[in-house]
Amino acid sequence: AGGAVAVARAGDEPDAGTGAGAAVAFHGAHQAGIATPVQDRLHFAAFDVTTDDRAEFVALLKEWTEAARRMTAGRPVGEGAHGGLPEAPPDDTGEALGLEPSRLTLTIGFGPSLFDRFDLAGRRPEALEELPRFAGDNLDRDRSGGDLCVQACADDPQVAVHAVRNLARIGFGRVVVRWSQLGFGKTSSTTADTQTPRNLFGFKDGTRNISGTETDRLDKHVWVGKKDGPDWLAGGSYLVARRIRMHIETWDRTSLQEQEDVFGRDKGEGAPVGRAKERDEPFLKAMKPDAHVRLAHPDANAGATLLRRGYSFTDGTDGLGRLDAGLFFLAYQRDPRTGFIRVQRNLAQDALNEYIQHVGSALFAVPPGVRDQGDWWGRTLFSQEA
Ligand SMILES: C=CC1=C(C)c2cc3[nH]c(cc4nc(cc5[nH]c(cc1n2)c(C)c5CCC(=O)O)C(CCC(=O)O)=C4C)c(C)c3C=C
Ligand SMILES: [Fe+2]
Repeated sequence: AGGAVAVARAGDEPDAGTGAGAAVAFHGAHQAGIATPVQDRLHFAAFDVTTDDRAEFVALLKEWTEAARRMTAGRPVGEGAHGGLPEAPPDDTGEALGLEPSRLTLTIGFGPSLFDRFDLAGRRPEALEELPRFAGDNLDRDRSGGDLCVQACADDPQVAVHAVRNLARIGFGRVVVRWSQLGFGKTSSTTADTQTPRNLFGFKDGTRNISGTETDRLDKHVWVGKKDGPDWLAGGSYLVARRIRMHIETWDRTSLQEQEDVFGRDKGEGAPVGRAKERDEPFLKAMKPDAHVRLAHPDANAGATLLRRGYSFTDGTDGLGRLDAGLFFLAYQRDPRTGFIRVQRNLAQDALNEYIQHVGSALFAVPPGVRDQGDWWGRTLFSQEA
């Protein structure tokens, strides 16, 4: 509560904080939640649009922006959760009252199918096409696609869930949740100096990720440039989301040697084969030809480099006594054709494929940041002025 009060007093532009309870600035050239240091928890939701009225949808984007502005600063939506008209439901659902901002970030993206609506066909980026089918895909339609998405990341799961719930509530009659995903135990770090997190196979994950402070690499690999086109997406990015089931019971019966061969790194330190330390440069030829790191490395993919921001998930059991667990893989890039698609095609021979299966998939164009108090999510796409 202390954190929320401090931010409320400071006005509308909270400083980007580093402590777990701090607020992350909502306004900026790029949306928060991409290069921002990764928070502990995720609630991701894909929505379908249910209105044909463009003005109604634009009004929703403006209402969402204002709600996001408030929630990321640790404030309740609208007039709050209590004290209003007794005859009407409160503006805010209330479960985040007293909680700190928890570094909440809210990031919006637009799916290819949105551009079949609202006369947007001419504004769809060439790169924003449904992802192709990849070897081994076993996709569930009910966990794939979506007209738009919201990625909510926070250090407190209740703060992330509250944010998505309140946006869904505001969207009633205009959008409906198509699918959603909770995540924990971030599997990629975007800060070079912190301890690398481990995935559910027990390996350090995110060692060679792009760090949020590497502005040159972000410009080269993550942010859509002014010359890339279309204009409305400059300063934005593309987000690939893949729900990847991990067969952890099979993995847990696999020898340590095989596990290390699969990744091309050792399990304790996370060092590449033949090297001593986690951050030593990988020597790809020393790895098995089908090692995951050897096939995913930029040198094997014409330089393709992704900003990974995935989270682990466990969603109960599958009815056969096995945990329905895995990695909710999230990757930001400047162009999915030379980013995720390039790398994923090369992973067709990956030794890891014996232990995983991709079961959900979506691609979104992520617009640039909300510049100031008068700006709103999607303005560059929906309004004629740049
Ligand atoms: C298409 C992109 C990728 C998918 C899908 C993917 C799935 C996946 N990865 C792991 C575990 C690890 N991945 C690691 C490195 C790594 N993975 C990708 C891409 C995809 N991974 C890249 C680009 C890299 C970096 C390659 C490099 O530059 O060396 C590692 C090693 C540590 C690290 O650098 O992060 C691990 C471990 C799992 C479990 C998984 C699917 C469930
Ligand atoms: Fe990987």
